[in-house]
Order: sequence, then structure tokens, then C-alpha cells
Amino acid sequence: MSLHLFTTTPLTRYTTYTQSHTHFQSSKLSFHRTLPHNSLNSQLSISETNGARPGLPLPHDLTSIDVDAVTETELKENGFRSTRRTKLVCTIGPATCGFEQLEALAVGGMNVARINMCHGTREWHQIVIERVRRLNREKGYAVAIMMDTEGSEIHMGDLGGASSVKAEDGEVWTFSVRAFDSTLPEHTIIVNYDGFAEDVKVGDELLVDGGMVRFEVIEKIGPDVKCRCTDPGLLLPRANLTFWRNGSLVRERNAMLPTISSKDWLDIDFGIGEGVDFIAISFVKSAEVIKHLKSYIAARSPDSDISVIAKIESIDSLKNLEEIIQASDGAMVARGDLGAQIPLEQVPAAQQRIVQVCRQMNKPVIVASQLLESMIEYPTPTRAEVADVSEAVRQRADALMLSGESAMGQFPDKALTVLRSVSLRIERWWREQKRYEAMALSSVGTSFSEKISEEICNSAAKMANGLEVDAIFVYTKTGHMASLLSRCRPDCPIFAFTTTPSVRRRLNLQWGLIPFRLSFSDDMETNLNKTFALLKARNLIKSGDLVIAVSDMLQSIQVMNVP
Ligand SMILES: Nc1ncnc2c1ncn2[C@@H]1O[C@H](COP(=O)(O)OP(=O)(O)OP(=O)(O)O)[C@@H](O)[C@H]1O
Ligand SMILES: CC(=O)C(=O)O
Ligand SMILES: [K+]
Ligand SMILES: [Mg+2]
Repeated sequence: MSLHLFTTTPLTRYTTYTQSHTHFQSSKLSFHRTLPHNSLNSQLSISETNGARPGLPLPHDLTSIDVDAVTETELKENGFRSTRRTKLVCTIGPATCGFEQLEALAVGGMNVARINMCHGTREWHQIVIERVRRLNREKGYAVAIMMDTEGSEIHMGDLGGASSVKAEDGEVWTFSVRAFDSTLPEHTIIVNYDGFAEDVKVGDELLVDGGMVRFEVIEKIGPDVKCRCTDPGLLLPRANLTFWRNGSLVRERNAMLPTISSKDWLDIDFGIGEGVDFIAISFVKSAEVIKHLKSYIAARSPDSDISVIAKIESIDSLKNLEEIIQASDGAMVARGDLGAQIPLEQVPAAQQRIVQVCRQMNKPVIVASQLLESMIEYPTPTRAEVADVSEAVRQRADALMLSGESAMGQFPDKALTVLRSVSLRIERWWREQKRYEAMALSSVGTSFSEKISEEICNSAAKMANGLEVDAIFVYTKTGHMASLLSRCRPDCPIFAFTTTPSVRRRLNLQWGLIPFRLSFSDDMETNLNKTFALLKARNLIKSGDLVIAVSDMLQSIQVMNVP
């Protein structure tokens, strides 16, 4: 292993190299000068001609840098420090599936588009995926796609075409497992689970959508279960159903249902075929199902790098939380169903625990459901909703998610604006107050090389805060080193340079990362010169900006002013 300190005039540069070898005996400290950066000009002219010098065609790929169009504007307008660190996920539904609507969400800061396989057909989802791709291709975004499985929990059927139906206090409704050929009789709900009529008992409480509407079972007649509405509200198509007996959730049979149903496997095949970036698995109960899915994806599509997100929304997933998160590539705090399975007042503590476990294990975490529920109908959020969003940002979750607000609400763009502005404000407040928690991060690396990367990232983040640098640059092929830096939640943004578009899209889910696509070599000097030239040509950085650069090829840290 060797340690070098470099310095140049007029700019000052300090470099620490930690090159990892499996065997090493000595450490060396040297001090010398690097070449001046006068090679910048020639690179600048190449980039300015868009990679096509007359008579000497250069592949666009080698001389350009790709960054999200909105991030670019944000960086230019607000400077590095004020960029948003918390990522935003939007569920796409009828309110947002058009190309212009998707573009409006991208302009508003959507980092990930989520499609929920509970709703709509595969053809419908395929059109949405293609539109997001087109948006990325034509408008320079890197919006990632997350496919969320239906899971085999119990839910209602469609409401005969109605978008919602009101259940009034005291009304008697029939919950039936029958298939109705023609129109649905009045006050009738279809249940997708054949064992339903056998499993419920008179006196059970039936919760729709985690308790948004409640019924009490009053009579069982063959496949029909008569229930009286005790808490009125709106019934939405395919809403989730849970039933409770003597104050606890009935889940004996439920627990026997497979996490991934036959329909889910077909949806997963569809997702693999479409090359989605994330697959989120509903109602995960154990780590086994995640491992199984990951090996299935690897066998099905060896070249794909689809990340698997575990949705934490059941009692079992909380019981096996650590092992599930360890096996996954990320997690979602799916508060909608979670709140139907555990008492509501336990959800906030569960959220905090899940966010912390994910951070410790270096997995991205999304806080989801009802963040701005009232904005489905109204253009402004409640104060309580703003406080809830603030709390998720303060916990430093990687991402916040919109569900009904963006899928079928009346104000999807306004809801996204609220998430964006609350995130920015709380992040700034946190930095100004220097109130970041001193969370002791335990080691996640297993090999010696991984441990080196981790120590480098921890040190780089600490140095970045201490020296008040403008940005951390990380050159990473797999994205791993970028996520280790993100885990430290430093004060400055992290510019993550990566060679493949799919890694770039996936990094879009992680806190504080600004992913760029750039082709680079093993030679950091060349990489830095090239990056400085390209970013300066686009007015994204200027001479004198202080940056720390780390790389997973060299396992190095360098501190420098942009020449
Ligand atoms: N593709 C779609 N087509 C029609 N409606 C949709 C679609 N996606 C979402 N919605 C509507 O938006 C609402 C909220 O979306 P969300 O994805 O949170 O649904 P959910 O069923 O509550 O979530 P989950 O099934 O993951 O627990 C849904 O209940 C549904 O009414
Ligand atoms: C998102 C989701 O699945 C839930 O909150 O239940
Ligand atoms: K789902
Ligand atoms: Mg759910």
C-alpha cells in the first residue's frame, strides 16, 4: 500500500492513495508535483463540438457527460449546496400516464416512476414504461422505473367500473367470493380470496384499505358474507382487506399464501423483459423469498442489474426485518398496509426503525403512503402532512413516495412540489443547525477491499464536512462507492460518475447522489481533467470550487480546487 501527497501550483492539491492489494507489507508517503492542467483546453473544444470534430469523428459517448436536465438547472440556479438530497418516487396512474403529464413530473423532480401491478393491465404499464424511456432518451432525464408486485394478500375486486363508491354508516354490504358475469348487484363487493367466506366469523371486524372504512361481519350465507358498515368512507377499486378478531389481526390462512403469486411471477417476467430498474415485492415475510427472486432474475437475465426492494408491510416483515433487508437491495416502509397490520400508533416507531436499519446496512429506503393524502382532493396539504413529510426527511430516508396523490389525484404536480420544497427546507435547516445525528455506522464490508472502500468513504464524508467542500466526486462503475458515500449523509452533494445508464438510473433512488453518465479510465488524473472540462463547459462548476474526489478503481481520496 502506498500513500502519496500531491501538490501543484497554483492550485493546491492533496492526494491520499490507498491502493488495495491482497498482500502488502509497507506504507510509503511521498510528496511531489503533478502536471499542470493545460490539457484542459483541447478537451474543452472537443466537448463544445459535441464530440464531432470535422474529419475526426469521435464517439459521443467518450467526450460527453450526461446529467438530468432538471438537476442541471437546479445546480446552475441554486449552486451545489442547495440541491435536493431526498429523492422522489411517483406512482403513475390514470392522472399521470400521458407523455406530457410524465414530463411535468420529471420537471417537478420525479426520480423514480412506480407502476403498481395491482392496477391496470400489462399493456397499460408497458405504454407507461415506453413513455418514461422516451422522456429519458429525448429530454435527457434518468428517471428509473420501479415495478411493484400485487402480492397475494386479500383485496376487493373492481367496483363494476366505478372509480369509487361511498359506504354509509349502518349500511349492510355483501362481501362475496362469487364471480358475477353481468353487472355487480348494489352494495356488493367481490373478494379475490376463495377461502374468505370460510375464514371470517360473525363478529369479526373487516378493515378496508387499512381502516379507511370498517365493517362488522353480521351473517354468513354460503359464499356471501353480510357486513354492516361501522366507519363510513370511500371504497376504492381493489382496495386491500384485513380482518380482525378480538383486537388482533387474523392471519392464519393469510400467512400460508405465497408472497409471490403465480400472477406476480408473470408480472416479474414482464418486468425483467422490460428491463425495469427496481422490482418491489409486496408483503415480504422472510429473506428466502428475496433470495429466491434474486437468483431467478440472475438466471433469467444474467446481464440485468435489477434491484429488489422489500416492502415492509406485515407483522412478519417486521419480525424478520434485519435478515430481509440484508438480503434485499433496498426497502420500502409501506405504511398503508403496515398500518392495517399493526396498531396505527406503532407505525411511526416502525418507520424510524426501518429507516435506521437500512442506513446501517447501506440499503436505500423509501417512506411511502399517505404522505400528502389530502392532496388527492385538495390543492394544499394539511399542516400534519407537512410535519409527516418533514419527519421522514429529518430521519434522512433516501426517498419519499407519492401513491394516490400522483396516480389518481387532482393535483399530482402540486403534491410533488410540496415534497420538493419541504425536502429542501428541512435539509437546509438541518445543515444550518448542524443537527445531524452522530449515527455510529457499523462496518458493512466483508472483504478487506470492501472495508478499505468503506473507510475511504467515511473519511471523505468527514473531510467534506470539516473542510466545507462544495462537492464530493465519486468515480464508480458499480455504484457501490457512491452508495457508501450517500450512507454518510454528508453536508455537500455527491456527484456520482458512472459508465452505464442503468447504474446511473438506479443511483437516482439514493440520498444526496447526483448521477452522471461519463466514460472514464483507470487514470484519475485524466478523469478529473476531463470531468472538470466537461462540467465547466456546461457552467456546472467554476474555478476555485473545492472538491473531494474518490474512486473505486484506485481507492483514493484527493482534495482539490477546480483549476
Ligand atoms: N395503474 C393504475 N390504474 C388505475 N388506478 C391506479 C393505478 N395505480 C394506482 N391507482 C390508484 O391509485 C391508488 C393509490 O395507488 P397505490 O399504488 O398506492 O395503491 P395501493 O393499492 O394502495 O398500494 P399497494 O397495493 O401497493 O398497497 C390506488 O388505490 C388506485 O386507486
Ligand atoms: C405502498 C404500499 O404498498 C402500502 O403502503 O401498503
Ligand atoms: K402493490
Ligand atoms: Mg401495500
